[in-house]
Amino acid sequence: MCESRGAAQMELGSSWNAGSVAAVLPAGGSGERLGAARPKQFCALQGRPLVSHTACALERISWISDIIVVVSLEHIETMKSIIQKYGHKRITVVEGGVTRHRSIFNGLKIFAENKLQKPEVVIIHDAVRPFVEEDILLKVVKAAKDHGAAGAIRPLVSTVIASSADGCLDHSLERARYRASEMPQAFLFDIIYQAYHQCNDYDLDYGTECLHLALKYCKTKAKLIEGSPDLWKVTYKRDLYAAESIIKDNLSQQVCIITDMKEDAVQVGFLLHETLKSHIQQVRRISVSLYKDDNYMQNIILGQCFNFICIRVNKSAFQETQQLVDILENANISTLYPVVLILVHLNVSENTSFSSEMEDLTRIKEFAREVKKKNILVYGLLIHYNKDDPQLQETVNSAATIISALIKDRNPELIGQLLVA
Ligand SMILES: Nc1ccn([C@@H]2O[C@H](COP(=O)(O)OP(=O)(O)OP(=O)(O)O)[C@@H](O)[C@H]2O)c(=O)n1
Ligand SMILES: O=P(O)(O)OC[C@@H](O)[C@@H](O)[C@@H](O)CO
Repeated sequence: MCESRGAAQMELGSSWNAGSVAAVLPAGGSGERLGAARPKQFCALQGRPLVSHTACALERISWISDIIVVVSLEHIETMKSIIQKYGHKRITVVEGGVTRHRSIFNGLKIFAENKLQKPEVVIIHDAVRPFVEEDILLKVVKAAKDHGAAGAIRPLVSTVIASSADGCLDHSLERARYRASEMPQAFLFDIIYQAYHQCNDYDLDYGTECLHLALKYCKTKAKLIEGSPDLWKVTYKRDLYAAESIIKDNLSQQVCIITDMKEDAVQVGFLLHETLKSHIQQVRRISVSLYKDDNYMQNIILGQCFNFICIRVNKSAFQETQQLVDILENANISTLYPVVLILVHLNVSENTSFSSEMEDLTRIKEFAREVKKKNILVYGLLIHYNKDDPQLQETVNSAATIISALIKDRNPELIGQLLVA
């Protein structure tokens, strides 16, 4: 599922073993400010709950041994079904508390009560911050080993001001001297657990800063690490839209063009390959004979390609397309994110009546409805092709623009539609 990477483990040095780092993801809130029908951590982004995206980001890190997701009692079964549906491997669900600090404390207790191996370092990361990369996690963990605590920070966007009792400006802070405290944060386990253990009820109920608890109760001054702009927290509805756009953008970076062996398809495949390079970061082209080679396909799929274009000349190509669907389904690639599959049909044959051609193509609607159940979004694109046509490149440019729009938009409402380049 969320395949893990071990590169950074080398960087951590030989003294570091996989059991030394765990993560606690507080996910027990109600998401009032976002105002959705369900808590924001369970709202879907590209069809998958937000908390699953964040859990995936942590599961990609091979040196994190356990991931504790802390949810409210009423959502424990929801979280367990998410774990099962999306194949999360290293997650333990723990019941949350009435405040974020109480939820985090509950997450830490599972280690203190020896229900899981106590880590040397524990990462604390809000479950509603889905864009977290290995480099910042590595930095805060290494800094926590040296300083006892560490946290990601970002420059302030707005100036901080204090108001007087009558609601007027009392004073403002010099913005350049302050930073916004973000996540991830990391702590030597004993320090943060002791801090929570000694924490008074006021701090547990009204506090918002774990780094402050380490300072106040354990005299530990956290190391502050500049983080990337992607560390922001989903708080309001606009944040959910922004997160969805970022995920779609990430999914649209690669496309694989598959052509059958006919000369016309190969030529259009070549032209599309060259033209799409100005729209999409990585464009691969393979022949249909190769995609039956599981290893080759696995490499493409494991290379995180979620977009496929099948260029077909003959009408009976649905069987070949079904084979690709079967390969994608067997590789589980569409479990995590919707896969876009664009069937490009070259209507080259002069001797087939247009009506019988169109009759066959309208089967795409039924086919698309069928494979949508596998989280594969199928679209049709008709290219009127004549290799001697002086306008051919213009037609291919139009096809590339349509293909790029379909890949970037990933709109489930348009599946089964037949567009014309
Ligand atoms: N009792 C709580 C409250 C919050 N959180 C978690 O802490 C993270 C950051 O908190 P916040 O953004 O404030 O989430 P909510 O409290 O759900 O949001 P709101 O204040 O809008 O209700 C979220 O992942 C949230 O689920 C938690 O685990 N337990
Ligand atoms: O107050 P909220 O629960 O929205 O946010 C909790 C934390 O994410 C927030 O306090 C950061 O500044 C990190 O400590």
